[in-house]
Amino acid sequence: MIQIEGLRKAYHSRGRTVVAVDGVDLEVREGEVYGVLGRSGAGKSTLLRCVNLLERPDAGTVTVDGVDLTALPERRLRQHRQRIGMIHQHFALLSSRTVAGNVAFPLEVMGVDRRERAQRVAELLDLVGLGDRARAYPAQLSGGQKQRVGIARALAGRPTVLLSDEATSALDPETTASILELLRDLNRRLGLTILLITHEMEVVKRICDSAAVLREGRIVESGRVRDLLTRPGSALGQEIFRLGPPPDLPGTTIVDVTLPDDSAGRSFVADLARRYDVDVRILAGSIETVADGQAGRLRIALPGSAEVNEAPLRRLREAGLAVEVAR
Ligand SMILES: Nc1ncnc2c1ncn2[C@@H]1O[C@H](COP(=O)(O)OP(=O)(O)OP(=O)(O)O)[C@@H](O)[C@H]1O
Repeated sequence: MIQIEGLRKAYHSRGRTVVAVDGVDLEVREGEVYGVLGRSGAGKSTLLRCVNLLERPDAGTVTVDGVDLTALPERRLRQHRQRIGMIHQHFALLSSRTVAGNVAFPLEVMGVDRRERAQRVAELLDLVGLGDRARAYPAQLSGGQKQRVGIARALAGRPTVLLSDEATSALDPETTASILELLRDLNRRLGLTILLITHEMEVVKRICDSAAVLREGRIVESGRVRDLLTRPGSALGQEIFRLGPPPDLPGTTIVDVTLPDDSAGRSFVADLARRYDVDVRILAGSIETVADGQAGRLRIALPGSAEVNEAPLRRLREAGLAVEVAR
């Protein structure tokens, strides 16, 4: 649905050049929720703004729904942008317009007639659970409600793609959860493809099917969240399951075992203890709900060196568990 190839964008100011996006390739499949995770300054906003060409990249292509946007003249680009909705961290609502007026705004720009507009606005407000606040003004709404208006407005042109620029960063945890749930629901019900940028791991954990980690303008890892969690050395896996640095326990092998979303791996501690007659010590663990399923990581200590423990480690790997010797 979205293909980004070789994307590069640099800014020049006061004699300095900052390469904000430095050769990014990314593929977002139709109907998925894709999260780009990164710290402040990593280049997330620039990357997102290059997807609908609010920002012109210096190099690379952005293809959305089969159309290379970078090759389009301005007028056709404007048409295509209507197929891409966008929501913002600070909602970007017009304070002088009512909720209904804000949602109607893009429809007015598109030239939709008054009757159809009213009907569409009512539908959109129902969709985001604000059917009873049509006449309110933004100042009378909570942050979560404002973002719901932002979402309704973004969906006015029936986009196939929704871009989300830190949509929940200004919200408290409970409101964040309800907005993420709404986005997930819209993704499923409308088949909407969502590309979001965030610095919050919680967002990736809760709704993303796939994710990329962006650092200094470059993607350091990307893929389906479920696969990344079990990939050895994954930055995302380490962030989600925060086990910390392994302790110094001389004469033991410390192993981090990632449990995928099935119960097969769950009884491995008892299995190892029985089969190899070893004392398995559990040092730390974390089980999280990720991408709608449960996944976890357990840190265990086995007596003896890694060579001595070759057979138990092999057994774990053969059981389909991702195993990393931490120390
Ligand atoms: N218009 C601009 N002019 C000059 N430098 C810019 C501009 N926009 C962004 N930058 C620089 O590009 C780099 C990436 O910024 P960007 O806003 O894309 O990162 P980000 O990951 O979205 O960070 P944040 O979450 O803080 O917004 C930063 O070093 C930033 O200072």
